[in-house]
Amino acid sequence: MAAPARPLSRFWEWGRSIVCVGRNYAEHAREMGETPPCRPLLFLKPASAYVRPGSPVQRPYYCQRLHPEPELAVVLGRRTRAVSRDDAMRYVAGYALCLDMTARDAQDTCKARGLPWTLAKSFDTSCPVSDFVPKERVADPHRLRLWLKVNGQLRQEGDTADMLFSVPELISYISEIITLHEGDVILTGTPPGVAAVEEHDELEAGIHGLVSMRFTVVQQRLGA
Ligand SMILES: O=C(O)/C=C/C(=O)CC(=O)C(=O)O
Ligand SMILES: [Mg+2]
Repeated sequence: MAAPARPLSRFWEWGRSIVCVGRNYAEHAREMGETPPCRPLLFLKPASAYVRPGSPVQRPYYCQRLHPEPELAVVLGRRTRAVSRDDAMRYVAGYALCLDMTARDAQDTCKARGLPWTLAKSFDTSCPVSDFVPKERVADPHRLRLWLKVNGQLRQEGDTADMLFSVPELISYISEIITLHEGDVILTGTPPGVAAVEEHDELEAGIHGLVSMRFTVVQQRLGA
């Protein structure tokens, strides 16, 4: 049988939704000066946010403080609408590591003014993405170690066991609000320890024992 024209292993090419969960690690919420949430905090990135190794991550022209947030990405394998927690994992096709690139200064301004986080979270290259990891290679998504190195130095590390809302809880909650489709992705939030990166910095991030990826930061210059 012929291989599908759009293999799910290249889900970032599908133009599908990226649903992001914020403050899903209590310590990260606290380092942001926020109270851990009692229900998942959601925001979106466009599919044009994806960037793959070999291409650079841009610091937007309006950003002075760019934070990479390593996060477990859950890739949906089929249409997912109002599923229960018990059924949720049947809809997962696999996982990836993504960086939720955040223009933190823009986010601070948006928070202070009560504005949406679009400028902070949804710019081009705001979602560096690793290779796809089929679910068969992951016994338990809540027993994974995420890490980020900047210029070879370990910057951030955390365990998915510390997520406030588990993967099935997130899928069930989100799918009551947003119908998810094959190739859609949920970013499950970052562990604590976020910090800024500069132009020419080398980012390396991964899920221990499963996947890793590298990117270089470049400064966006208007008109270039
Ligand atoms: O509460 C804040 O100031 C910032 C929160 C985030 O950026 C949320 C996330 O993206 C996350 O927790 O991963
Ligand atoms: Mg995040």
